[in-house]
Amino acid sequence: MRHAHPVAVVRAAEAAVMARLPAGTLMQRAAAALAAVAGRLLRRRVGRVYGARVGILVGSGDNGGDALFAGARLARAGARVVAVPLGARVHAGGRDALTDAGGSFGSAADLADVDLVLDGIVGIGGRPGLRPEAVAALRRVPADATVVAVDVPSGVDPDTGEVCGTAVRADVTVTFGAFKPGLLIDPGAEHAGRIEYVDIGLGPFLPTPWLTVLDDEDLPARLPRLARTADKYQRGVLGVVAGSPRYTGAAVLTVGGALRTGIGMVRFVGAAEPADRVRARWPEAVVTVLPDDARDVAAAGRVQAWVVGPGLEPDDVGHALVAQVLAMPVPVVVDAGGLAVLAADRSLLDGRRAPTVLTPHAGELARLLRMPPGGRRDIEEHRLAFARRAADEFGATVLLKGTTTCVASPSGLVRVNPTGTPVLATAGSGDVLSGVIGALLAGGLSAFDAASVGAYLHGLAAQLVSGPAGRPISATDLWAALPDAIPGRPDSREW
Ligand SMILES: NC(=O)C1=CN([C@@H]2O[C@H](COP(=O)(O)OP(=O)(O)OC[C@H]3O[C@@H](n4cnc5c(N)ncnc54)[C@H](O)[C@@H]3O)[C@@H](O)[C@H]2O)[C@H](O)CC1
Ligand SMILES: [K+]
Repeated sequence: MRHAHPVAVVRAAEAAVMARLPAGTLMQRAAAALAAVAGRLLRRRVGRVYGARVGILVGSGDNGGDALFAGARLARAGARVVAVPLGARVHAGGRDALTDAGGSFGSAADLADVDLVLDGIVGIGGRPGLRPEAVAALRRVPADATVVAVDVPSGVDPDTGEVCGTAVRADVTVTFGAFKPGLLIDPGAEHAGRIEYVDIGLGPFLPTPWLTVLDDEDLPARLPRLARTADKYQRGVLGVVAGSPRYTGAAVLTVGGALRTGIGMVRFVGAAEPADRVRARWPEAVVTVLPDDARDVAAAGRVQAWVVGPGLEPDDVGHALVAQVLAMPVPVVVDAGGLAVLAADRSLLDGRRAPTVLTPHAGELARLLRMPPGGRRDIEEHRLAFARRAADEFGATVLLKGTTTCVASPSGLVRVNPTGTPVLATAGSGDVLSGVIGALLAGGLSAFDAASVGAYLHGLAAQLVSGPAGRPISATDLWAALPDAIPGRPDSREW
């Protein structure tokens, strides 16, 4: 599992380590690793370091210092290194090291033919927005040069991933001591390119992280256990309240998402029209048709978790359905029309003790939070902060969908999903996701694990079916791919 720490935490750990080490040790560790990555990229690009042309964009802080010391190492290996100072001063030790190693200082015009650029404009000490001279220098970087960001791409807010104006777009970001949240969340993640993490010894001084990213190897232990003796009820039963005469497909998609994730049973509860469609497509689902007034959802039978909302209309019937489901003492996923009902009547969450997962996109969250017009954009630009705020305000796990899906728990933890792909931006894909999360909840996962593992599997399924070329997919394609996205579970080996 990867984890990230905000700047204030990194600074504190850095101070603790530096107090125990000779001055400059951390910068030398950072510079050595940075030079090694740059050297590798140069060998791949031009076959060697000797004679390769390297430009360095140098701001006035220690980020520039890292870049200058790395440049000195490359110059000693024979690279032709030119540094372009962009601030009022440059790191004195770094400046001397570079010139001693045979590197030079020049102007932005000297960047015209470089093979590789080190972006040492600003790191974790940057204020939002790059200064005009930095923006002008970036324009002189050849379009085909390899760009290596030092610690963070300059212009990206390291704590949030926000970009204000121009920011460096890196091929590789070499980050020191800890991942910064802004490297993992768009738009920052997109600007960072591939991330190379360098351990400079901060580990023992970093607290338990609140922001994590699941990796493939984290999944098996986090999936529901499939005990040898389990019957379908012990494995988990999910109730699905979805679809309306107008949106029948959502019901079919949600049930399919749950079934293909692996579950003991799905009970579908809804109006006659979606119920018929569900029965026809998924004979394995147990279907209950509700009367027109939508009374008595609970009579459908016992379940371990519910999904409510995909394809529901936020009318009186929709309200009655959401109210009944949220009144039950089991975990609930609320999506789509269910979120619209909640936005109009937040009191439906009052008194709820069982876990709740809300799965809004930015527009839905803006309505839930009752934000003024423009709220959606605000959320898209500050995804991390809004996901955490909503989780806190609703006392629910909030999965904020979007270019980097963020899952926030009411206790302040966040998982950023690494498997998202733009091919998932297609109608019905969210309905499948709510079924996946519902199945994991019914299988006994915590709300935070169910939402974050669900998002991971959903993204992975999309990647599997769309392939490396990113072939277009539709939501129903996810059904077939989901079982392949789910890794073997360690507890199932006895089979
Ligand atoms: N964290 C660690 O353990 C280590 C960090 N290292 C590197 O040091 C930087 C942080 O250095 P710092 O001097 O504190 O700040 P910066 O260099 O990021 O920037 C401050 C510098 O830049 C000027 N400035 C601020 N904002 C802007 C802007 N928008 N445009 C232009 N210039 C700006 C400001 O005036 C300051 O002078 C960290 O990222 C690592 O790269 C260590 O070397 C290793 C240990
Ligand atoms: K930088």
